[in-house]
Amino acid sequence: MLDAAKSQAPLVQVRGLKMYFPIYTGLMRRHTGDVKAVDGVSFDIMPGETLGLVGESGCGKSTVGRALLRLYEITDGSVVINGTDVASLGPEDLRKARPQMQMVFQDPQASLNPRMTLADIIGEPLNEHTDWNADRKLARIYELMDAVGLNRRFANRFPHEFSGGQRQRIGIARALALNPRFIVCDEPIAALDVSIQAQVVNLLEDLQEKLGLTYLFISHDLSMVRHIADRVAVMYLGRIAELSPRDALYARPLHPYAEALLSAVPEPDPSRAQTRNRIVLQGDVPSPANPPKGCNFCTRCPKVMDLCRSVKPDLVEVEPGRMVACHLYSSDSMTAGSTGATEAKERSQQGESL
Ligand SMILES: Nc1ncnc2c1ncn2[C@@H]1O[C@H](COP(=O)(O)OP(=O)(O)OP(=O)(O)O)[C@@H](O)[C@H]1O
Repeated sequence: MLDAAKSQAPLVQVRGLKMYFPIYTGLMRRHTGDVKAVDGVSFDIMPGETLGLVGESGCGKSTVGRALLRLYEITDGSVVINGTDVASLGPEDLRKARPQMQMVFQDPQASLNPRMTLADIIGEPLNEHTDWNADRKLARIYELMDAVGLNRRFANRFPHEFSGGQRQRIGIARALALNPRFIVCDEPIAALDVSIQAQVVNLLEDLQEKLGLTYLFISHDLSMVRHIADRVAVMYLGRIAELSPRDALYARPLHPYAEALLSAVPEPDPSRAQTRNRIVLQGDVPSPANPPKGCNFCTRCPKVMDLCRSVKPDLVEVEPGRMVACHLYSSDSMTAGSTGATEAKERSQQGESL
């Protein structure tokens, strides 16, 4: 993260974000329920910061990213990006706000029009949002190609003539065309060969440093997130379970779900590898159309308490900079004298893993 950013106001502020997809059934297509893909998510991202967003498939990561950029009509909550509440913008204001916020998609093949040349693809946002003449546009296209490491000779080639890594570079150049401040990177390396994943991540990091970009980096690759993110939000069934600085989270996850998820990550330090036990969760993730009444993780949590089955925990700061949504850390369960809560508090104070 840029040092100057640490004292600034957040570039992205998300509060109580909900994104429900309606379920219609029967011949009359009656509205019978909702898929609660995102169900009350709040976080900030500081300028120049990378927030990693991790969690199992279907937990709502992509929906958060898309809702932030208003690719969906948000069900509830606020999303303020660079001072603009994007959740409430009308169509014209939204169009004007678009250059500020862009997305890099998972599948570069699917997100590039096969009938357009590389120059047309990268220049498309310039056509939509500027009235520049052809020379000025071409100069900008070349500048962007240089920035992402694509040879200018390739400007008139088509997407199928490029490798997966090069196609992702085209997607990144297009996302950068209008000088955005905030980019949602939605699994940007998942479709690439392992050998090129690091190159694309390094490119994203270089561009961040040069251009002062702010990223939401969505990924199920916990090792890559460990490499790129400053802080990491762990999602489970539409909600954030834990949001912590990267090093603190990987060294000592506080939420039982974060602990289980991270127990599967290979430990790069061999001296610590022996101390980490793999935690295998029992049962399946409940349907987001019918989440549990209490904590969303209560049906699978190895440390579940009575309170967890009836009350949803809020995301609260339990240590400086560490936010956790778990009754093990809430004052309610502490005053109830629960053994689990007391144990959690003691261990947390001793700096141990739960
Ligand atoms: N347009 C939609 N209509 C209905 N349900 C949807 C829609 N988009 C997503 N969902 C549902 O919302 C939930 C969250 O999906 P989402 O794609 O955000 O998860 P994810 O964590 O990004 O998963 P993955 O890592 O597999 O991409 C899933 O249950 C999914 O089926």
